[in-house]
Amino acid sequence: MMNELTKDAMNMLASTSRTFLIPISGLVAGLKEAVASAYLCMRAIDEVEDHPNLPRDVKMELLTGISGTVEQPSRRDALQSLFEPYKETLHEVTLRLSDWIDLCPNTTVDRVLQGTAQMAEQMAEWVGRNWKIETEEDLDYYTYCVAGAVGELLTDLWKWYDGTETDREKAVAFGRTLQAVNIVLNRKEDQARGVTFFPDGWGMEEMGAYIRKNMEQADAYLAEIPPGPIYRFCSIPLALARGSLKAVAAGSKLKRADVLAIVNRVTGALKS
Ligand SMILES: CC(C)=CCC/C(C)=C/CC/C(C)=C/COP(=O)(O)OP(=O)(O)O
Repeated sequence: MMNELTKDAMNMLASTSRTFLIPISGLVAGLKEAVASAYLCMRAIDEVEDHPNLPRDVKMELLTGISGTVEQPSRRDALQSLFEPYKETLHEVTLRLSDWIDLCPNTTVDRVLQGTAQMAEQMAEWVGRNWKIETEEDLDYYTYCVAGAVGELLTDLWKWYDGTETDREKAVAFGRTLQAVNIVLNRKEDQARGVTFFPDGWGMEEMGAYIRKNMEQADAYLAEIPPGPIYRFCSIPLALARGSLKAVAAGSKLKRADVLAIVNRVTGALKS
C-alpha cells in the first residue's frame, strides 16, 4: 500500500515529468522513494532556475537560500520563510520541497540533500552569469551541474540500494547526453527568451558530435548494469533521448503515443 506522501509524490511526478514517471514507477519499494525524492527535489530547484517571471536576483536568493538550508535539520521552517514572499509565484513542486525530502529513506537522505544543495548552489551561479556558454568547457560544466551530477547521485543510490556498482564517469556522460538532447529540443524556446546553450560558433553539427560522444559512454554505462529494475530505469530515458533526436532530425516531436511505444519496446526487450 502506498502512503499519502508517496501518492502525492507520484501525482507530482505525473504532472511534472514526461520522462521519469514510468521508470520511477517501475522501481522496487525503497529505491522508488529515494529516486522519486531525488527527482522532485531537483525538479523543485529547476523550476526556480527556469521560472519565467522571477527576476534574476530573486532566483539567486532562493537558490542560494535552498542550498544553505536543505542540509540543516531545521530546514522545514527555514524553507517556509524563504518561500513565503513568493508563495503565489512558485510552483507547487518547489513549495513542497520539504515533503519530497521527507519521502527519502533515512539511510540515504543525506546523499540526496548533498546533491540538491550542490545543484542549487551551481544553478545560482548559472543564473548569475545568465547561462553564458562560450566554450565546450562551459557546456561541459553546465551539463555536469544540472545533469551529470544527477548521474553521480543515481550511481550512489544504486550502490546504496543493493550494492550495484556502476561507473561514475560514464554516469556523468549519461546525464550530459540527456541534457544536451534537451538543449537541442528546446533550442527555439531558449532563443526566444534570449538564452543559448550552444557554445560560440557551434551549430547542430557540433552539438550532434557532442551528443554522440557522450551517448557512446551512456550506452557503455547501461551495458555494464545487470538485468533488473535499475537496468530498465536507465534504458528508458536513453531510448527516449534517441527517439527524440530522430524526431527532431525529421522535423517533428515525439508524441505521447511515440513515448509509450518506445517505453514498451525497451521494457519488453530481452534484458529485463
Ligand atoms: C546514470 C543515469 C541514469 C544518468 C542520468 C541522470 C539524469 C536522469 C539526468 C537528468 C537529465 C535531464 C535532462 C532531465 C530532464 O529531462 P526531461 O526534460 O526529458 O524530463 P522531464 O520529462 O522529467 O522533464
